[in-house]
Amino acid sequence: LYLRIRSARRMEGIRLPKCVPALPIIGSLLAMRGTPNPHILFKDMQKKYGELFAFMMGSHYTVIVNKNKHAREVLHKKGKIFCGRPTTVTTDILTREGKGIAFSDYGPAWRFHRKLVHNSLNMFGEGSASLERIISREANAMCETLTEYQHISIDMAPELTRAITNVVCTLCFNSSYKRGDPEFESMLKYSQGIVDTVAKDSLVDIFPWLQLFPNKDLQILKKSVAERDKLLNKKYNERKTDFNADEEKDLMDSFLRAKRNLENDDMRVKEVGLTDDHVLMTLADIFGAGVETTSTVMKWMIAYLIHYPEVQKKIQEEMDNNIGLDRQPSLSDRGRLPYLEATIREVLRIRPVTPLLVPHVAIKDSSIGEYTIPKGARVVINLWSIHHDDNDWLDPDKFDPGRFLDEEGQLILAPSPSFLPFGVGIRVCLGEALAKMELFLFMGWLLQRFSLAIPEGHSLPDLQGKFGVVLQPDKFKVDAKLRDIWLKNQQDSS
Ligand code: HEM
Repeated sequence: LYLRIRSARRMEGIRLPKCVPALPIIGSLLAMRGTPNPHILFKDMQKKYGELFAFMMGSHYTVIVNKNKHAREVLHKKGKIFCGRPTTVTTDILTREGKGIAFSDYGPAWRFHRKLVHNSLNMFGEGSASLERIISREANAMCETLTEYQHISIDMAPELTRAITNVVCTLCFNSSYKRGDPEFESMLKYSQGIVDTVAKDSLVDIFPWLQLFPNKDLQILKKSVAERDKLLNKKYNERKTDFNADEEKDLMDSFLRAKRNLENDDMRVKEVGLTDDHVLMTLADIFGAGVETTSTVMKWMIAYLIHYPEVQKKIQEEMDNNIGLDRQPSLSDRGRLPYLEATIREVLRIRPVTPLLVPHVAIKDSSIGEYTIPKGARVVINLWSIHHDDNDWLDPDKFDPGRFLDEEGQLILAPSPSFLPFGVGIRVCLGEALAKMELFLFMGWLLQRFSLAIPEGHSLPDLQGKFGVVLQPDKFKVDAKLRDIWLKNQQDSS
């Protein structure tokens, strides 16, 4: 790739993106010195290098996209060209060499697994165990636990994660966890180990040879992945023994059925990746992509509601007026709660949990805007720049749910085209619909009953975030107290 770029530079009529100065071996990394937040650095670099520029991640030629028009060209218009994924040391450990969906390269196995999961998620929408029922059951359990804790200040993160984990567990394995379950505790621990160490542009991903040397992060990652695999293997083996082909309860059954359908077609099994290894990695992927993202958005939302009590109050007024206190919110209330919906969107905008999306790779020579992009180039979409672009958003750093509402207070689906929290195109998030349902129901149930505030003597949660495979807020404690109006209603009705 490097030689092709060098010769392209000399060719007439070819215009490559301006490249951040690079040295042999380390590439442009000096420019990243001392910054924990590459998304912010890349946004600022536009001033010097233009809205689309190249950055050498070690020896990897990487194009950084900061504008919505270019992002849509990459993801949508030329989605079939920019649909590859890079291989990196940490994601290879996580996915047994690129199996699963999110970090898997474009090809028949990716397509087959994506389609199978998509169909399986749809099945829940119509089937008897509807997604709404599963989510509401977990929202209820979460509210009961928080009621027990209402007189002490707590870190809500484990409860949020447990609720979301249980939804994903039900979809994958038809099982869920009670509070304090040791298996759940170990899951929390290994997930954190993975989040802390995978795909955060760590040096070993840029210089793979560094894995030859002792490396603390890699050790944590390998240990976390081994724990994850032990648990997945146990669940998978149990299911294989009592699999019933007439009953499709969850994603695991969908895979076992697909395997059975292709039992005598070794060629096809190989082509679409239906070995046990592949199936396990896709299940792991749904966990990885489905839990950390959604629970992190909820953490951000709570952090913002504590900073902006007036927004919290407005959501609660909207709920009191449109739903009341005698029943819980349901998905059919979405049209009745535009301010809640707008607040969720504003959180997704101002703190995108994947500020650099997942990197894409050009699988053919192509172009973005007037620039030539060679095959093999990595393309990073800087969602942070797009969601904070002051040409597209008025006062983009301001938290303002009202920007998603029209004059009548009704929801505007896309007040600006520069809103892509789930990506777009053939690699668009597979769980977008599910995540939106979860965010609406969990936040709705929570705010109907509780008011959230910062405990006395504590400082407000930090809103900058820690960059990694997701952009996470720092831990913070909350006083989650049942609302007076909720308590009164309960007393009146008992
Ligand atoms: C609020 C929560 C979520 C957000 C903000 C989010 C966002 C994203 C984004 C930005 C991408 C990358 C798109 C790209 O590479 O162009 C992605 C990919 C993906 N997401 Fe989500 N996601 C969320 C929840 C979920 C859930 C609940 C699931 C599964 C149940 C899920 C499954 C996936 C998968 C499998 C991919 C990889 C798609 C592919 O490479 O083909 N996500 N998500």
